[in-house]
Amino acid sequence: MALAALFNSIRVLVPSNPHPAIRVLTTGMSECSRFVPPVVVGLDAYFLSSVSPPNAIEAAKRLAAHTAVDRHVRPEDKIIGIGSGSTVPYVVERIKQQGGERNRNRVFLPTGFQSQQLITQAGLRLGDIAQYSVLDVTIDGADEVDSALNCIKGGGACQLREKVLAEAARTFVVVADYRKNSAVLGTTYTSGVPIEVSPFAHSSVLRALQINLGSPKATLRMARAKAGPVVTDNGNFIIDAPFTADVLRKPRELLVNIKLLTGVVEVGIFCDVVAAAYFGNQDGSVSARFENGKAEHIRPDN
Ligand SMILES: O=C[C@H](O)[C@H](O)[C@H](O)COP(=O)(O)O
Repeated sequence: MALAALFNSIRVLVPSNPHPAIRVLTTGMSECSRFVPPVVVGLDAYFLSSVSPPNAIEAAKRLAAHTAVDRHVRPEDKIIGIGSGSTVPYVVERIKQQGGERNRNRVFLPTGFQSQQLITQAGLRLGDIAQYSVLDVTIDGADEVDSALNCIKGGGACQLREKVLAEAARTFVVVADYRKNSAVLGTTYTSGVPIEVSPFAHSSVLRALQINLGSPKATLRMARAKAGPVVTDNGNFIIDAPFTADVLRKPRELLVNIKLLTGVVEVGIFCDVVAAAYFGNQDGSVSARFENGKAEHIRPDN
């Protein structure tokens, strides 16, 4: 018990890109769970009040997350999807700030191990997607968003469950910092399209991506603090497949082509599912873009 408490305390202190000496403590956790939540681990009241964004990027993430929650997590919303990544802890933080009364009759569905921890450690009620086919709203991070609100997701290997919760939601909202706000996918997120594959098929999918689909640099994602490949929350592998800007200008076409490869479980390209995207800016403003093509520049009061 004492050891578990110590482990939890240390995890709170681990930044998203921890020193190797600290990172070793997270060895054995899935890739998704390496998004160490800066809030709500253990004594949530303490941590919620003591979160201080370490830099401008964290401040931008938090601004985007808080603005999105304020606008899209309404009192009448009861079934809420919580995504994955380093921006999502600020989503949970803001939802928690809506108060116990509003959250009492709500159920929160996670997209992976990390968000499951965020939900339970915030004292919110955890549900399972198997119990709910429709969600009121899902809020998630993104690796990059283009001008038509197509996204690359899966930098943390969570795209399968994320897509299920995105598509099941009446409203799907993404939150990110200014670096993710692009005209064309692949502009700032250059690691490639994350593709979840069955381990049995990884070699044939890799070859098909390299030879047939024009991604010669497609590679199996290797773990950083474990020998061997990253293993997703679903027990699968991840391939990162970079494509040229010309190919990424037609994300739906690319999504379909990749998805047709035998052994592909899910592709980290999200098309026609985002209702609104919020990007925190360095100057303390938020840029919002909506599915109807409208955009808004928001200056939060606080
Ligand atoms: O698999 C991970 C997810 O798609 C994340 O939502 C995405 O990688 C963005 O994460 P972050 O908010 O840390 O940039």
